[in-house]
Amino acid sequence: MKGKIRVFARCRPFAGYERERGCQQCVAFLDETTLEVRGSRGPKQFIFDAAFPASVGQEEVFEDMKNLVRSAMDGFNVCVFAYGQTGSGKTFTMSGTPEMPGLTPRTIAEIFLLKEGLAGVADVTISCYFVELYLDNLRDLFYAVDNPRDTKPPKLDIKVDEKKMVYVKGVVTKPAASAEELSALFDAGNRMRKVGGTKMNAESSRSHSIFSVLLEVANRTTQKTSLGKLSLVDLAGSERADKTGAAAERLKEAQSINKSLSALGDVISALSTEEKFIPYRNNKLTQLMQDSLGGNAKTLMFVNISPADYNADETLTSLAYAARVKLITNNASKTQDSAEVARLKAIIKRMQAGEKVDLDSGGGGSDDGPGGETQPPASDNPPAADDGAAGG
Ligand SMILES: Nc1ncnc2c1ncn2[C@@H]1O[C@H](COP(=O)(O)OP(=O)(O)OP(=O)(O)O)[C@@H](O)[C@H]1O
Repeated sequence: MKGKIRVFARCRPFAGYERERGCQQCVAFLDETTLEVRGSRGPKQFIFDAAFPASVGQEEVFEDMKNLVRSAMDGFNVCVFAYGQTGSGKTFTMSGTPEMPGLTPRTIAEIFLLKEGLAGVADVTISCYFVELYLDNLRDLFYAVDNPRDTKPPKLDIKVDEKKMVYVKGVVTKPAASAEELSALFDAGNRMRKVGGTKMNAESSRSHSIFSVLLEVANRTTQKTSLGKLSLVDLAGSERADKTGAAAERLKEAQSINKSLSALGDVISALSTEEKFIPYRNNKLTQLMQDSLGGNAKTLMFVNISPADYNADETLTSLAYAARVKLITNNASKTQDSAEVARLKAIIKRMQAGEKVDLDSGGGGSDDGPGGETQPPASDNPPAADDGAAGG
C-alpha cells in the first residue's frame, strides 16, 4: 500500500519571557493545514496534512493520530516521530505532562481499549522495548532500569529482517498485561533517559528515544495471527550552541545530536528526490528509522515549531525539512500471515536473545499456528483508510 508520509505541524505557545524580551509572533495559521512564517526574507507559506496552533490541546492532537493505533493492531508497522528545534514541544507532544498527557500515554490507553474490544474474538499479546541513542551509542533503557549500576551493558545491534522491519538485537523486551503495566514500563524507561538543562530548555532531551510496542493479535475464529509494531520516537532537538549556551558535555551532546539529525536530513533529501542510493548506514539514527522513512511503515511526522521571531530561522529550517519528508513515499504492508508471523516472532526472539540469525536462510522456524494464505485483518477492524499516515 503506497502512500506519502504524513506531516502534522504543531506550534508551541508564545512564552511570557519572549514577550518580555520584545519578541513578536512570526507564525500565523491561515487554515487547518496552512501556516505562514514571517522571516527576514518575507512571509513563506507551508501546507501540511494538519497545522495545529498552540490553542489545540493534547486530546485533539491525539484524535488525529488515533487510527494509527488501530493500524498497528491490524498488523501494520507504524511510526510516529517528533522533529524540531530544541524547546519546541517534541517531548510535550510525545509524552506530555501528568496534567496534559501526550500521545504515548493516550496511545497506551487506546491499545488496551482496542484489546478489550477484541475480548472473546482474539487474543492480544503486548510487549515493548525502549532504547535511546545517546552520543552515538544505543542504550537499552529497560536494561538500565534493571541494572542501574552496570556501566558496561551488553552491546545492541540494529538489524533489518527480510520484511524490511527494523529490530534491535539483544534488546530487553518486556510483556505488559495492562495499560498500567505498559505505562509503568514507559515511565521507568523514560526516567533513565539523558536529560539536561540548557538556556533554551530546562529539561532538554539529550538523546533520541524510541519506544516500540509489539502487538500480536491471534484471531480465535480464523486461527490467524498478525504482528504489528508501533514506534513512538522523540528526537532530540536541533540546536545552535550560541543560543543554548552549550559547553563541555552539553556541547558534545549537541554535536552528536546535530550530526545524527544531519544524517537524517541526508536520508530525507535522497528519498524525496528518489535517488537510487539512500545513505541509511551513515548513522545509527538513520538505521533505526530505516523502516519508517521510505520503508514499510505507516509514518506520521510531527514538526514542532516555536512562534517567536527570535526563532524564525530555525522554524523555517524545520518546516522546510518537514516539507521534504512529505514528499517521501512509503509502502506499508500488514504482517498477518500466521506462518510468516510465527517465523518472524521466532527470528525476533532469537535476535533479541543475542543469537546470530541467518535471515536469508528463512530461519526462525515455527511451532505455533497453522500457516497459509493472505489473511483478513486479525481484529476484524475496518481498514484504517484515513489514518493520518503514509500507506493508509
Ligand atoms: N503545546 C504546548 N502547550 C503547552 N506547553 C508546551 C507546549 N509545547 C511545549 N510546551 C512546554 O515548553 C517546554 C519545552 O517543551 P519540550 O521539552 O517538549 O521541548 P522539546 O522540543 O522536547 O525540547 P528538547 O529538544 O530540548 O528536548 C516544556 O516546558 C513544555 O511543557
